[in-house]
Amino acid sequence: MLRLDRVSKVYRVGSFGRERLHAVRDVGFEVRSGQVVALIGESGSGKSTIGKMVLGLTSITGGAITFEGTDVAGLRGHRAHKEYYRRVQGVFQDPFSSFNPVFPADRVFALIRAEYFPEVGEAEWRRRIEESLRVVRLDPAQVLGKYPHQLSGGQLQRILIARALLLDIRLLVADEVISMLDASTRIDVLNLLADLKARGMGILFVTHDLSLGNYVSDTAVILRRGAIAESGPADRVFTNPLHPYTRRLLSSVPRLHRTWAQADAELPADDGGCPVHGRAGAGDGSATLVEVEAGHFVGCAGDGEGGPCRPDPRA
Ligand SMILES: Nc1ncnc2c1ncn2[C@@H]1O[C@H](COP(=O)(O)OP(=O)(O)OP(=O)(O)O)[C@@H](O)[C@H]1O
Repeated sequence: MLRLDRVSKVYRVGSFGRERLHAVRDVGFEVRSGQVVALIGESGSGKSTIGKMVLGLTSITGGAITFEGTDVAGLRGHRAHKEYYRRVQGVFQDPFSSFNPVFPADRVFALIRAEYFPEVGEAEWRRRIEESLRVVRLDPAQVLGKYPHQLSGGQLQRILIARALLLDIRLLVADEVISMLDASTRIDVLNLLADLKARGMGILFVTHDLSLGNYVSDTAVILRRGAIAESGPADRVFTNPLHPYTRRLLSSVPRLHRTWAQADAELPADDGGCPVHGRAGAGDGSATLVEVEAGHFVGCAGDGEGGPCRPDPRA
């Protein structure tokens, strides 16, 4: 359904945009129907940039993103974008920023109707809204007509997902959708994502939290400095993490019986050495991915020029 092939993004930064920041490097993965792909990495690893490129909110510098055969970078004009957003929608970290505090929260539904369904009558539209709200486990009587400040972050997040469901969406980009929610609401929203997946939706689940990635995802893509450090079936990546960076992320998942210092002491240093070949590499994230078991890929440290790491001359 969604396919990324060697996707890169370079931002121009600094005064007059003279410097370049390589935010995403040669990233490739697929999201299939009824599948959750978790894109996991620490702050600045390039996760949101990938989500924005998939949503056509920022341009691609290299590679290609295709959705059901359509080249996303090639979308031109209002009509083409409108059709794309009928099938692909994003939900973001801060639900409050998606609502205008001056209007009731359900105005987001009216905007969808005006854009996509002007021909649908009042009673039928109301029926569709109520159905979408029930799918996201909200009681229409409790949320319709309420202002954003009268609703919780979790309710607003679910209203945004209900809005997406009014369209015929096939892919949801969920970017840190649970980061701002309290623990019990997080589980509700994660269960909702599992429901949507069961209905055949593809979900790109962007998170910095490896434990949450584990809860819902079929495939895990671990991003480090814009490049894939490790990817594969989520259960393999989480039970058999091979890249030191993945191990570090896993160790930062709080566990009651271990202190942070203990967790850190147990880890091999992430010194840029190659986790595949065990020898020194440039360690700059210019890795080529090596398949270490079926579908499980780990980034070789690379030579800094796009090739595999070189044998350590001292060895
Ligand atoms: N519009 C922009 N212009 C210039 N640099 C940017 C822009 N957006 C992001 N960056 C930079 O690109 C890199 C990747 O940012 P991105 O937001 O994709 O990371 P992230 O993994 O989603 O982090 P976070 O979880 O903090 O949002 C960072 O170094 C960031 O500063």
